[in-house]
Amino acid sequence: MILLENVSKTFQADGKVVEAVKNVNLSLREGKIHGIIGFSGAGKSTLVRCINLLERPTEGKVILGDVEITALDEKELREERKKIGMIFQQFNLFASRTVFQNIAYPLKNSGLSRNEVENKVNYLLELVELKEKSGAYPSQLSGGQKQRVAIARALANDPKILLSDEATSALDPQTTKSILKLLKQLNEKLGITVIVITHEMQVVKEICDNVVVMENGRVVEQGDVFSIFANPVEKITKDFVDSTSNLTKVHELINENAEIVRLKEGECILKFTYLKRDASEALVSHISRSFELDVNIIFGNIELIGSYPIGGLISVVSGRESSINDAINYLREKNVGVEVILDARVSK
Ligand SMILES: Nc1ncnc2c1ncn2[C@@H]1O[C@H](COP(=O)(O)OP(=O)(O)OP(=O)(O)O)[C@@H](O)[C@H]1O
Repeated sequence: MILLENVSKTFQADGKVVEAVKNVNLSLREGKIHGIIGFSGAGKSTLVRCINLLERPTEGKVILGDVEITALDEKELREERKKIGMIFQQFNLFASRTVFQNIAYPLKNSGLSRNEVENKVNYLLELVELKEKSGAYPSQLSGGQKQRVAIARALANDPKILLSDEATSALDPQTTKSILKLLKQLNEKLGITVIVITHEMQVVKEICDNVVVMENGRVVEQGDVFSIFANPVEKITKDFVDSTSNLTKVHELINENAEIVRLKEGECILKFTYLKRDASEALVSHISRSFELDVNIIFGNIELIGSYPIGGLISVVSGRESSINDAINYLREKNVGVEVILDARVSK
C-alpha cells in the first residue's frame, strides 16, 4: 500500500504562500493503476512528487509498504527512491546520449558488470518495443518513441512504482493510446503500481483501476473507475465524466430547438445510464414490449470499462403516461439511472 497521511505542501513564492496540497489522506493499492485527475493547478504534480519526495511535504507522512520514507535520512532515501520510477510530459532524455546510453544511465552505480548492463538494457528495449533504435539519439525519435525510452529508463532499477506526470499530454491521440497500452501491459506483466497524472478523463477510462479527483489542493472524490463513472458525486467529477461522453449534447440541442428533440404531445426525452455492473439485460426492448412504449434512441454513448458497459442513451419515449412512469420505476429497480430531460406528456 502507498499511504499518504495528512500530507500538505506549502510553497513560498514572491512573498506569497501557496497551499498546493492540503491535508491529503490517500491509500493506493499496490499492483493497480491509479489516475490522479484535476484541472491545471489542482496540486496533482505536487502530490505525486511527494510520493518520491521530489517535494518534501510540509506536513504529514508518506509510507511505502512498511517504510515511512518521510522519516528516512538522505542515504536511505536514495535507496528507497530506486523503487520509484518517473516519466514526464517532456521525456527529459539526455540529448547527447544514445537510446542505449539513456536507458543504461540509472544503472551507473548499480554494481552490474558491462555485460549485465547490456543484457538489462536490451531486455528493457524489448519490453518497450524499441530494439531497433538502440543506437539512435533522441532527436532522431518521434515523441512516442522518446516516451518509450523514458519508460525503459524509469524501469532500469526494477521499481515497484511508476509515476507518470502527464506522460501522454504532448502526444497525438494514436500515440497516446499506444503509450497507455504499454503502461497497462507493464502493470500486468511486471505487477508494477502505476500512478498516472492527467487532466483527461479519457486516460482514466482507458487504463486506470482507480481514480482520485483533486481540486484546489484537496482530494474531493476517489473510487474505482466504474463507480466514479456511474455515480460521480462532486460537480467537478461530473464535469470530467461528462467530458468523455456526448450525452450532455442533448441540452444544447434542446436550447437550439433542434428538430430531433422537438416533441409531440405525449412524448418525453429520457436519459438512461448504467449505474451498476450488472445492468446489461435487454432493457430497451423489454420496456418497449412490456409497457407498450415506443422507444426511439436518438443518440448514445456506451463503452466498456473493464468488461462492463458504462454510459447511456438519449431516447424519445412515447406511450401512456402511467406506462412511462411504470417503465421508469422498472428500469430504476434494474439499476439503470433514468432522468427525464424534456417532458411533453399531459396527464389524462
Ligand atoms: N515550486 C513551486 N513554487 C511555488 N509554487 C508552486 C511550485 N510548484 C507548484 N506550485 C503551485 O502549486 C499549485 C499546484 O501546482 P501543481 O503543479 O501541483 O498543479 P497541477 O495540478 O499538477 O497542475 P498542472 O496540471 O498545470 O501541472 C499551483 O498553484 C502552482 O503554481
